[in-house]
Amino acid sequence: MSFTVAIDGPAASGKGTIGRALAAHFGFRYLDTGLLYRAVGAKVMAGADPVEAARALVAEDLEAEGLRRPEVAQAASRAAAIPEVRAALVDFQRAFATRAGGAVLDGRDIGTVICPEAQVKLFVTATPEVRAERRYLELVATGHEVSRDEVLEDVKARDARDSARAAAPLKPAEDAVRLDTSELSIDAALAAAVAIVEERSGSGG
Ligand SMILES: Nc1ncnc2c1ncn2[C@@H]1O[C@H](COP(=O)(O)OP(=O)(O)O)[C@@H](O)[C@H]1O
Ligand SMILES: Nc1ccn([C@@H]2O[C@H](COP(=O)(O)OP(=O)(O)O)[C@@H](O)[C@H]2O)c(=O)n1
Repeated sequence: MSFTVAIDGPAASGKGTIGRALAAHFGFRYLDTGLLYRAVGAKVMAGADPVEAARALVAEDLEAEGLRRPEVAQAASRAAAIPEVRAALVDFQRAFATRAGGAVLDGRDIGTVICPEAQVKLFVTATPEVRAERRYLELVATGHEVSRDEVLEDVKARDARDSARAAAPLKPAEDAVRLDTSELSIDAALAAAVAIVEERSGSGG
């Protein structure tokens, strides 16, 4: 039987950090679905049609250079509002989620659209300022030349667009557990997430 953990939330809220660590802790596979949209965004920036780019996406595209850049994130968010782009990426995500063994997927619509049957749904948040500061530090540490203002703008603009779109908008599933990491260390956030998964899976002590 497959066991799925769905993690959604706004930009740089800590979804990937929690998702990766949960997967390592429980021995599950992990998929950062934002990378699919970032890969489409990068192709659009290079001149491709967004729908054709999404339909033609292959695994190597997820390893392309520069997918973490704020410009690519913006292009991803614009492409992600197009229903045909989203539709082209559904089968891959569902197949990943439902193979035998456990899976953790993070994104914007995992608990609402991709895996509405997921056993555990987390909606990870933090204030925009906290998220932007964390992403700024991460981008600078990985050699990107960005300003704090630019990163805060990116975070706010994407959250607004991702929440307002008609197609699979960013929003918590009704049965999602909310986790605000604004005042939590990474270790504390992870401990809270592990406890939620253990409770839902019945594997906890
Ligand atoms: N609770 C936390 N406290 C401090 N930094 C965090 C916390 N959670 C995540 N981070 C850092 O914030 C940045 C964004 O986290 P990430 O997991 O990539 O977010 P998302 O996947 O939601 O975009 C990363 O540099 C990560 O190390
Ligand atoms: N499941 C998903 C994942 C990402 N996305 C889009 O892709 C963009 C980049 O996602 P991401 O998860 O890599 O962004 P961060 O939270 O890491 O900044 C988002 O702003 C969304 O527009 C989406 O629409 N649905």
